[in-house]
Amino acid sequence: MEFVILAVVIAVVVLGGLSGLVLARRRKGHAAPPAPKPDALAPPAEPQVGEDAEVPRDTPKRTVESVDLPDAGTVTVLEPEIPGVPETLPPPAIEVPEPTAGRLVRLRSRLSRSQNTLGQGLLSLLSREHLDEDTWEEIEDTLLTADVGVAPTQELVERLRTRVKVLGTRTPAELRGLLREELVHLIGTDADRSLHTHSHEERPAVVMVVGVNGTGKTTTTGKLARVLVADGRSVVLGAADTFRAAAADQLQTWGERVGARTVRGPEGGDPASVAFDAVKEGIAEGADTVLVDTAGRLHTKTGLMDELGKVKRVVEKHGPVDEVLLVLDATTGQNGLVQARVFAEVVDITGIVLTKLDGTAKGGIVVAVQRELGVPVKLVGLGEGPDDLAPFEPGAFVDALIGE
Ligand SMILES: Nc1nc2c(ncn2[C@@H]2O[C@H](COP(=O)(O)OP(=O)(O)OP(=O)(O)O)[C@@H](O)[C@H]2O)c(=O)[nH]1
Repeated sequence: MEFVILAVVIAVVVLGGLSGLVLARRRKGHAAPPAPKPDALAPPAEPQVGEDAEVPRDTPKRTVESVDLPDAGTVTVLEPEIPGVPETLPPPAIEVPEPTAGRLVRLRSRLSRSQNTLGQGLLSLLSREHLDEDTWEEIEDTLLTADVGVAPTQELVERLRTRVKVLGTRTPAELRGLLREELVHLIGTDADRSLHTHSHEERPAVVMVVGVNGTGKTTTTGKLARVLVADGRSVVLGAADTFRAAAADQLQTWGERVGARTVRGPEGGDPASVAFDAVKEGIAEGADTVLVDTAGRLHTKTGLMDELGKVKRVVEKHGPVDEVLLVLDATTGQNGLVQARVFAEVVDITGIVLTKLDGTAKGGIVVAVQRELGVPVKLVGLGEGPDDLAPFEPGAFVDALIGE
């Protein structure tokens, strides 16, 4: 009996102890979680509410030992980095332009449109067995469509008719030779097509580039600088097209590529004074040639006359202008001839630059524009590439048109 009483007492004591433990644990479970240690390096948090205010259990805690502190002796100050801007700009590389000799031959494939329409068109018509009136009319139409112009077309047809009659039977090679001779004759081989860009004793040669905006005037001035540099000259550029701000930037970029300085003035400033300063700079630098790009607004003819005339007069205080090159867009056809007339009234044009001949089938404009102005085509533009400006050579041009 005593044993039973002892067992009950032990059981009560054990149960009591266990229930006390459970209660204590339950009380602990309801206690507020310990406040998270403030993390000194974390960004200041937005005030949060409810469950959001709790720190997630898996948040890693940084201890003092795990934070790397900079070594006092090795602290470096980082410059703020501006995206896309390199720390130092490399100096622009000076390019070596392609040699100018033989450029037209190298670029002859660019004349493919004129070749198909004018050159091949004429050859196939002349190869017909019977050259009757209708065929001669077709030959005339082909020349007119290619913008050769009425009078030169009639001349050419007349001469061809006579020579074909004399020749009698014709082989393709003979016909090709005949056509080549007559086209070269029409374009003319006597004219002086050289550019007067050699310096004088104490001053550089001065070349003014004139033409309507959009004809490729600024581009041509830049390409011409490359032509001259390729031929060993030193060049200064004058951005006298102060009418369009971007034109001066465009010209300067062209110049920088070949190491030529560009003289420019404020936007809307006096073009004549920029041109004057450019020549002054050319004299100071001992440059061979100064190229002056001018503005070409045609909508006020009187304004244009006044401005261009003034630029020329002011530049001539340093000495005569050596070349006035008129830039014409070959794709504009008759419109180009009208422009040519207007410019010729303002300044004495000494040479024509026909641009965009790569984009037209109307290569005959070379003949028409020379006749219109009585001055030779000296350069032709055959593409948008920097070295796509070629000295004009009648023989190479005709060969490109009719194929060799
Ligand atoms: N296909 C082709 N494009 C050319 C040629 N010459 C110039 N261009 C293009 O013609 C466009 C007009 O050239 P610009 O030099 O800006 O014309 P601009 O006459 O100076 O005009 P402004 O600067 O407004 O006075 C440019 O996109 C040139 O790349 C060429 O021979 N062939």
